[in-house]
Amino acid sequence: MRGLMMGRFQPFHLGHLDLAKQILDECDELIIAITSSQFNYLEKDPFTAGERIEMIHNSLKESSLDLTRCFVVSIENQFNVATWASYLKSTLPHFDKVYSGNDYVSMLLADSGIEVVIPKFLDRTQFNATRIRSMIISDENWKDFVPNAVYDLLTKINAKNRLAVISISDTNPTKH
Ligand SMILES: Nc1ncnc2c1ncn2[C@@H]1O[C@H](COP(=O)(O)OP(=O)(O)OP(=O)(O)O)[C@@H](O)[C@H]1O
Ligand SMILES: NC(=O)c1ccc[n+]([C@@H]2O[C@H](COP(=O)(O)O)[C@@H](O)[C@H]2O)c1
Repeated sequence: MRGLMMGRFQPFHLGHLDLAKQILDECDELIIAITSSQFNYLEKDPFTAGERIEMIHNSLKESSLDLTRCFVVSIENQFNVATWASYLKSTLPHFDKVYSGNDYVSMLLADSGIEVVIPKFLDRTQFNATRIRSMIISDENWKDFVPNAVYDLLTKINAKNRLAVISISDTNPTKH
């Protein structure tokens, strides 16, 4: 049995790690699919697909999760929403069920005959990537909301500067 979780993971946080553990408890194998892989250096999508793969791989490794049971892959956002589920089936390794608490995603997948499981969430008011991005910019203590491996990577690439520049840049396409 293989379970799939998807998200932009901008950045990957402890709520995401908790979900990965839930799936590994319930399934033999886990696929983590990084969505919107073609977007980066944007306010809601600051990190590249490659950086997000590293965040996730390093986080699973430092938690001593069995990497031989995990796939970490990236997929692009699709213009045609109605064919999104077929795209997932053709692009990802085979999956048996998808873990998602999003009604919109559940509807799209259920309409295509894909089983959806609603996961338990770690307090979403605290563990959400939007909040963590804003804490990084304003220099609040965000270290406790992400795996150490993510903290190390974001510090190494100077995420604070990237987020700050993106949020004020006149050339940022999301500002127009
Ligand atoms: N606190 C959490 N606990 C458990 N799972 C979570 C939590 N937050 C998000 N997830 C799961 O992770 C997946 C990816 O979420 P996503 O990357 O959109 O995270 P997010 O923190 O909500 O991001 P953003 O705030 O940037 O929209 C979602 O399918 C959701 O089910
Ligand atoms: N058209 C598309 O490519 C499309 C459609 C629906 C969801 N998604 C993405 O799939 C992911 C699903 O995660 P959630 O279960 O948290 O909503 C999100 O990152 C969302 O952006 C992409």
